[in-house]
Amino acid sequence: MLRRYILNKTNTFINYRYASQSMLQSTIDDKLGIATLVMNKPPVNSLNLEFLEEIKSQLTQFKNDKIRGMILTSDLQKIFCAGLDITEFSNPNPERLSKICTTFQDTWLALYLTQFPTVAVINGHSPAGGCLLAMSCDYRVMVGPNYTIGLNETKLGIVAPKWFQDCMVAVIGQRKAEVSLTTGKMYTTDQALQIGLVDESVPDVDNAINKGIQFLNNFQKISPWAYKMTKDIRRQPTVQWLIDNKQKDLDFVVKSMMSPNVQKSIGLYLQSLKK
Ligand SMILES: CCCCCCCC/C=C\C=C\CC(=O)SCCNC(=O)CCNC(=O)[C@H](O)C(C)(C)COP(=O)(O)OP(=O)(O)OC[C@H]1O[C@@H](n2cnc3c(N)ncnc32)[C@H](O)[C@@H]1OP(=O)(O)O
Repeated sequence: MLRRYILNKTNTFINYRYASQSMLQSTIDDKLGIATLVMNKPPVNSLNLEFLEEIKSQLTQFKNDKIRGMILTSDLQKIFCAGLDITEFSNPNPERLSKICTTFQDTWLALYLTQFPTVAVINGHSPAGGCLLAMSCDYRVMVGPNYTIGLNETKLGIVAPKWFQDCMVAVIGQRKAEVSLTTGKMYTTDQALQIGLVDESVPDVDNAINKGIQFLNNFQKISPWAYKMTKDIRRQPTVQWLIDNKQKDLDFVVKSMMSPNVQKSIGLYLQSLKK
């Protein structure tokens, strides 16, 4: 649906290709140089290993395509992204768990440090890893008023890795992030706007895409080099810990995920979702 809207709107896409397995659809508007990356993994765009690998590889492709901007959004009704695939946490295979963790680290670094500006059009619920994807973009437009966004990891009985937390601090500041993270709070669109977790709230997805394009148009007269250098300087403090501590982060995740207490919490959370 969203895909059709975007295509009708510009009519100028030269490049409309499906990534493998169609979990992701990418389009590039040749005239504006703007790419749209649409997540389409029903029922909730949960991030498993294969989906993360696709996102990472599409970001590399966009880099090679030398696009001037990207909109990240979802083709699903009511869901932007439900975060990591929780079934991957339940009685995990340590080898696969390590691979997911490493792929997620790399996907985040690739998204957080893109050489082109990015906008998340949050057209549905966006908990945990979904919120992280949105926070990693340069700008967030959220459709309201009925969706929610936040880092709710404590509600699952797990700990958001330091880089999730630092990313939130970079967006909403230390104090608000601390309260938000420890309570695992999910914010409505209006609340998210109020605390600065999103930049704009709009009533529908058409408006959201327009706002995203408007934001990206700001960069038409900005040198890509000046943009990228400025972004790197701003974002370097947030990424440096992970770059220096990938193995330590991985060890922490694997160790904590395998602990009986965490497994019990995850089991209960999964059951509550099924209900
Ligand atoms: C694997 C290790 C990787 C290590 C990587 C780094 C380490 C990071 C460490 C921790 C970080 C964690 C970050 C996360 O992202 S944890 C995930 C947190 N996500 C959630 O809490 C979302 C839970 N889901 C919901 O709140 C709702 O489902 C919602 C998204 C609001 C949609 O609601 P609704 O439209 O009512 O749909 P349903 O609830 O009925 O869901 C439909 C089916 O989808 C299943 N589901 C939902 N979310 C997930 C998910 N995140 N993963 C897997 N499956 C999910 C749900 O159970 C329903 O399934 P079924 O139809 O079979 O009942």
